[in-house]
Amino acid sequence: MRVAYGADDANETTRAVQQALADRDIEVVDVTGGQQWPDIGAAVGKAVTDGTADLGVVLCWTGTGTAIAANKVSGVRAALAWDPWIAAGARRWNDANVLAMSLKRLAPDVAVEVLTAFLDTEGPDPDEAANITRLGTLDD
Ligand SMILES: O=P(O)(O)OC[C@H]1O[C@@H](O)[C@H](O)[C@@H]1O
Repeated sequence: MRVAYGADDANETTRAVQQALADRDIEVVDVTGGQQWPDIGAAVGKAVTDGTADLGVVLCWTGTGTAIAANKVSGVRAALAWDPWIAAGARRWNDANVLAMSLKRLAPDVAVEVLTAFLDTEGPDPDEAANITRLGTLDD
């Protein structure tokens, strides 16, 4: 699996997330490159929609800036999650393809639990197919 990763700051939480990705033998495409949160979110979103990565992970202070930016890319379904149930639900019911987290509010172990739930949950539930299709039409 390949995961596009971007964060607009670095701390114990971002390092824990990067280590967790490395521990899973995931190929990480790091788009950060000194960019600010709007371009980081957009770059992760584009990496997912152009097939460079299967899923994306973004972190910023709140998680919201990178989530909003990623969601500007057509085909991105970025979800801000702060616990594993939210992350799993975003995959299962919303077919989220980008996980956004706050690097300021999530402790390192919690961020890794959220990431793990996101990566380990297959998406989406077949019962949600109509809703996911409907979501795609809202871009038009
Ligand atoms: O003041 P800057 O660094 O532009 O933004 C701070 C935070 O504002 C939010 O959208 C992001 O979470 C970002 O990390």
